[in-house]
Amino acid sequence: MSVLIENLTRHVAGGKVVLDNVSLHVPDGAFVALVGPSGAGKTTLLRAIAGLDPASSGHVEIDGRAMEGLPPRERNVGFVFQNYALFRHLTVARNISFGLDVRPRASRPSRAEIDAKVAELLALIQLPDLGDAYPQRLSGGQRQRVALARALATGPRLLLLDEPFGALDPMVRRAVRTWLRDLHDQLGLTTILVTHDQEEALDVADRLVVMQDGRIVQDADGETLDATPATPFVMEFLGETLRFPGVVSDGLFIPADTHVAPFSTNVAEGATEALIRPHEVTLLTDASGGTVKRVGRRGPLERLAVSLGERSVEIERPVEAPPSDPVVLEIAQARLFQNGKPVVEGNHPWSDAPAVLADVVPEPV
Ligand SMILES: Nc1ncnc2c1ncn2[C@@H]1O[C@H](COP(=O)(O)OP(=O)(O)OP(=O)(O)O)[C@@H](O)[C@H]1O
Repeated sequence: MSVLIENLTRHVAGGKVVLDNVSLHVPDGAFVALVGPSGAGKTTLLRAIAGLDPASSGHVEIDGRAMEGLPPRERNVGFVFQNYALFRHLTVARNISFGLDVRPRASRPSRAEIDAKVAELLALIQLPDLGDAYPQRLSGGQRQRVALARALATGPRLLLLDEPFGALDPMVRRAVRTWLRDLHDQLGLTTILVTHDQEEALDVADRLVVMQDGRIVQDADGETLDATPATPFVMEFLGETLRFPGVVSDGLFIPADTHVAPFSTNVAEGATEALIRPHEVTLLTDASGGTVKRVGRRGPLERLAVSLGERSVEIERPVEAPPSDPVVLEIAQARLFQNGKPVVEGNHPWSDAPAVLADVVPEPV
């Protein structure tokens, strides 16, 4: 089921805008993650799609059908929330069939049909023998799978998930999300997942919709977000980032920090900021450089603190022989921003840049 959102705005009491002219298209079969800091409007957007909260203006379509005025139960969506508690007094099977059991008699399937559906869903969530168990007996991961089965019982093709794995420990969380992605593919669902965890989003979704202050700031796959983030915020939100202020002059980015090598670029002259991931920085031995020391290790990567005079930054690289002073940082892979906007003209200036020009490394001051 496809979802089309056009110019959706929601004001709440006091005039605060919690969704600000949001437009989004989720094609049939897509798996999209809504990410962003707390208060960005992710839950509000999900609830607007489900029909749980009215929008102040704008338009929502599911599968080409306008949703205005349609109550949640008529939207044919399944949703699971973080604290989606199972009913303690009902067995797993009755928890799963709840949405069918409460239907009016005329539209309710027969008992045999409901039991067959429950058996099918128990098999799907890989808990075939736990239908008669009560929720207290289940682990957190098992409960979450039951909550998903419950959401799927009424046969929705659109699944809305709001931090469904928040309460799970990291190992179980990873297993459940892999399972969820398989389930999405197997059932041909369309899934919109809200998560705080960008790693989770990158792992499981085809596309990430990054929200900030009620707006969508970027909507792209992980690779595009990493290569061409729309704002410094997007780059920082998606992972550890080093920021180097500087200026572009005569086709060179000249960093403000000492011990950072300039690099060539074709972007316009003027104040420019270079943002880069710690593992993309390389070190050049140079007499004008700063000191470096190993400060930690993360799996196959080591962390090195490099002194830039006024400040020190930490970079990552594969574990190698101990670095020797003095070093200069080479940051030609950085993404460049001017006035908070990315400066990408046609191709990416950083990937086109020739190797750092060692001969233009400024003399230490
Ligand atoms: N009914 C409401 N009345 C007042 N403020 C609201 C209402 N609903 C949402 N908000 C506010 O709107 C903003 C967005 O909330 P929302 O829950 O959508 O954010 P979120 O991105 O899902 O955050 P989190 O990741 O913390 O769940 C928040 O500042 C929240 O306090």
